[in-house]
Amino acid sequence: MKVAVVIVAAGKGVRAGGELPKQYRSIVGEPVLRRTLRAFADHPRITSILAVIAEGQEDRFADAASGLPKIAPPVPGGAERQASVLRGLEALAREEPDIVLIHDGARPFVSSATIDRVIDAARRDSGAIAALPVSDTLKRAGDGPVISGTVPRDRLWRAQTPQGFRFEEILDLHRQFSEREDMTDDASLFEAAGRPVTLVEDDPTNIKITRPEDFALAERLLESAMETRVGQGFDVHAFEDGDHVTLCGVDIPHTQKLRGHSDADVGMHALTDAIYGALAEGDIGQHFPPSDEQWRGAPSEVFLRHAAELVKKRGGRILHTDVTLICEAPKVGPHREAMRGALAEIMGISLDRVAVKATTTEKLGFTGRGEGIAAQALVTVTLPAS
Ligand SMILES: Nc1ccn([C@@H]2O[C@H](COP(=O)(O)OP(=O)(O)OP(=O)(O)O)[C@@H](O)[C@H]2O)c(=O)n1
Ligand SMILES: C[C@](O)(CO)[C@H](O)COP(=O)(O)O
Repeated sequence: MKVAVVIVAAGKGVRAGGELPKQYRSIVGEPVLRRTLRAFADHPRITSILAVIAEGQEDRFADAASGLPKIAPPVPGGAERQASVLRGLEALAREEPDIVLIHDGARPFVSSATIDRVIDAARRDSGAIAALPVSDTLKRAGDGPVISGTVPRDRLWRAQTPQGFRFEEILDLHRQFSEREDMTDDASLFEAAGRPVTLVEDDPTNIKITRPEDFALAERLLESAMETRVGQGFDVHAFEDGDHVTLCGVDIPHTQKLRGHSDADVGMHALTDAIYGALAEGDIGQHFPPSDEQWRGAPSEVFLRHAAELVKKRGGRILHTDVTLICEAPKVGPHREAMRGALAEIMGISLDRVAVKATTTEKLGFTGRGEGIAAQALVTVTLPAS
């Protein structure tokens, strides 16, 4: 069975304010729209995802969708949500999906369970929407903010998305009602045609980012669903004849160099291992075996970038890193800021989250005798709680 998704993301986000349309603004380091797309990209029953976006937002969309599977090239939206949905459905027509889910790009917290329930009900009943029973007492206002009456809440539900339908039926109705453009959701078209639509109970966290304060609420929701992990790494490289060492991405003239299969950047290796450790994803030797000739002389930023990318792919974020270089020479102090800058750039985090320190071992042990350099690193990472 083919289950396609139309993600409508062509709105201006006027009520949310801000310089960027709300779907491209970040919540805890990641654009709203990327979170929405990933919820469907990760779902095993979804076969394809088509986004409807505003003209001129192609680059922002490409960033938001980068690396995610099943995503088709986006199509341009219309003036109202309804028009955007129609354009998305028309673009899917050649694919002939059995079921289509229509979802707001501005609802990044849709759960896998809600997606499943809407698919099941749409297959069975031909139209189904995620919704929440109203639990507050409802008041109708008069001309000003004064109550003119109480609306019985019995049998009232708040419509959310995804809304799922047999594809041919909803496409046909959107074509029929394309002149109206006054329908704020897709179930309204089924209702106007006298067709039943099943209400599927949703999760209250499936909020639509609509007003400025919704960003703070979204951050709180997300943070409560994250866990913090600490990783640690340690590495040593011996000196051999040479004229410079590479430490935390910075070349430093020296009377010797560090021996290694790659560029032997001992600080970056410790940091990379700390990240793999926080993810429980093995170690640097497992991802980049020293027996593999392609890594001979490789710049270690390749390894660090890979580890940082893994954090991103798991929906996480590097909160802070702390590297300690242990050597008698060269002096690290004059290069500390350059090292911090290089590490921050590679990991895609801000400078104030990156520490580089140095110490000697008071001429004791192998580092004290100047036989090599050791490094240790700590990292804290937040990840979606497992
Ligand atoms: N012409 C439009 C209008 C809205 N949407 C999308 O429909 C969803 C729900 O709409 P809403 O929350 O009202 O978003 P905006 O129209 O962007 O918000 P506003 O009304 O505050 O401008 C959003 O994901 C929005 O991007 C769309 O694709 N095309
Ligand atoms: C479709 C919808 O999300 C259902 O709640 C909503 O109606 C769309 O947003 P809008 O603010 O009504 O455009």
